[in-house]
Amino acid sequence: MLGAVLAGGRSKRFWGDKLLFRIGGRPLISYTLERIESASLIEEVVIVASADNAGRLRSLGYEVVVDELSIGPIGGVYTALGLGDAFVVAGDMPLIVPEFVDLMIQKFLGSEKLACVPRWTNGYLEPLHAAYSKAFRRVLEERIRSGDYSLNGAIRSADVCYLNVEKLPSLWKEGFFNVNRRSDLRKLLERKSE
Ligand SMILES: Nc1nc2c(ncn2[C@@H]2O[C@H](COP(=O)(O)OP(=O)(O)OP(=O)(O)O)[C@@H](O)[C@H]2O)c(=O)[nH]1
Repeated sequence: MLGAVLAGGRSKRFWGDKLLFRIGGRPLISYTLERIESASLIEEVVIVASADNAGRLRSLGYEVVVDELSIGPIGGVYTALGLGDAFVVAGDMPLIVPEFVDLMIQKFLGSEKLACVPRWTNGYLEPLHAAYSKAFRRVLEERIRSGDYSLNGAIRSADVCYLNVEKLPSLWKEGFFNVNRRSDLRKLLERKSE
């Protein structure tokens, strides 16, 4: 399956481009790319970037697909699914666990659903850590056309399957960690050194 790494945000809370911010001598997004690439069921990895970010990201050596919509993560998923079924992850999730990616893809392939999305017991979804079919693109298209840019809303409206993440090993749950603020980098370094 295709691995699509979203890189289209504005990094407002980070005050500067977080995805290319160097940590441990490498851009933050390179950790996400490397980890998703090492999942056994991922055949190819692309970066789905906003037009603003695309040029800078090309130096990383991955195919960069431009998300022309720039309406938030829903536009990134929509663009990714133009290439086929995809496991989509946010570029700012450097602790993503390859074994978890494989588990989600297996669940998705066995389900015949439009998507498979991790869900916490309180109902919170992890839509930027999920497997989507290219058929789900039609659902997204309708929602986008109607002016509704909520990816969670689109997921909840469709025939999808969920994976309860509460019972996963704690190391796997760390995979949902994402960097929003500079203070999150400290948390990242602590977790990496544990
Ligand atoms: N392709 C694409 N990716 C996006 C878009 N908006 C956000 N993303 C990505 O989705 C993920 C989650 O984004 P957010 O944390 O909600 O937003 P952000 O812009 O990264 O950060 P803030 O500006 O601080 O909210 C990140 O990997 C972003 O790069 C978009 O319009 N297109």
